[in-house]
Amino acid sequence: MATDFKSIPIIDVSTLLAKCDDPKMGDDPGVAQVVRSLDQACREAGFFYVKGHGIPESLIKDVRALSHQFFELSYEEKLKIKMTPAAGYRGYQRLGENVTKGVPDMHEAIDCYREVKQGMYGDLGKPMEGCNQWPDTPADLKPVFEEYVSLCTDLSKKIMRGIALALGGSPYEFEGERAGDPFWVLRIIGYPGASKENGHDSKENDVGCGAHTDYGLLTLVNQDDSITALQVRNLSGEWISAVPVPGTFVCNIGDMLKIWSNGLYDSTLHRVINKSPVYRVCVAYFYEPNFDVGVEPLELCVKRTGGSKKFGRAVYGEHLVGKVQTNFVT
Ligand SMILES: N=C(N)NCCCC[C@H](N)C(=O)O
Ligand SMILES: O=C(O)CCC(=O)C(=O)O
Ligand SMILES: [Fe+2]
Repeated sequence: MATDFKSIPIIDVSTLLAKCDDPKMGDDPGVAQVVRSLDQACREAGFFYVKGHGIPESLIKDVRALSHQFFELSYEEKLKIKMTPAAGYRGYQRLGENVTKGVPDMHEAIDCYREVKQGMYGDLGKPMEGCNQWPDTPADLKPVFEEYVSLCTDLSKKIMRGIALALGGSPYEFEGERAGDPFWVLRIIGYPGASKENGHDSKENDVGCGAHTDYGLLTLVNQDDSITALQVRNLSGEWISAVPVPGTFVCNIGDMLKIWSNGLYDSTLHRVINKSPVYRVCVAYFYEPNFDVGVEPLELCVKRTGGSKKFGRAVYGEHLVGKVQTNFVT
């Protein structure tokens, strides 16, 4: 459960990453320290900044620069990769097309998902079947993003080893049938700046993305350095800003980890409001369980939380499809 946190902790994961291939990594004092920090952050806020992550700063910046270049194209050009249900919900969505709790979000985006081949997950996977729609311009967007996704997947797997230890399990709780073949989602998101008209901010109340939780295990947010827009809700309902910290990702917990941990860790509500006059981009990478896995509280977490299961079983793919099918205006 989230607490009344007032700030979001920064965790250096470099020691965890260095020892991650050693099955006895939990015995290393440096790793144990990272694991304690992860445990505290996941209990108190469900959000933390990750530093020492090993992904080159140049790539992180290129990814944002390419995103800006794409959103600067004409609407007509962007529509060439229009998101449709027939395309497996992959591609470009205009401002206001994504909806959160019935309210249109003031963002535009390209949504990408791990490839789902025909028949791969039977009827469950049908709505997500398809290949990603990458834009032709900028020409290097696709290869740069494919490299980025691959590094984010690797990093997330390693952070999840730390989180598995933090829950008191083996480092590999979230591998094998649970998340050994992880699904992933990538959202390239653009939030227009607030425009000033007649001396007041006409867009002041326009929400870039309404309050929501993320769906899977772990999210890695790569946000523009100069604009504070992401806000995280604490237990009393205050919105705490996730101020950009250069060289870090903002990392947060998704709904499936809430269930597996039996609520020891919660998927914290967050939203985005861009009050700055400057256009903001965010590249959000979502590390998710195996598409067809049934998720229910881990026995060890049930024991630690008084012996009863707080959540029923959810199939990750059903959870995702249910969201995707209601996320867009028609
Ligand atoms: N794949 C993830 N997590 N996407 C987060 C999008 C949140 C907004 C969406 N309209 C919603 O209401 O969920
Ligand atoms: O723009 C951001 O900083 C976060 C976006 C987000 O929460 C999401 O796409 O799930
Ligand atoms: Fe989110």
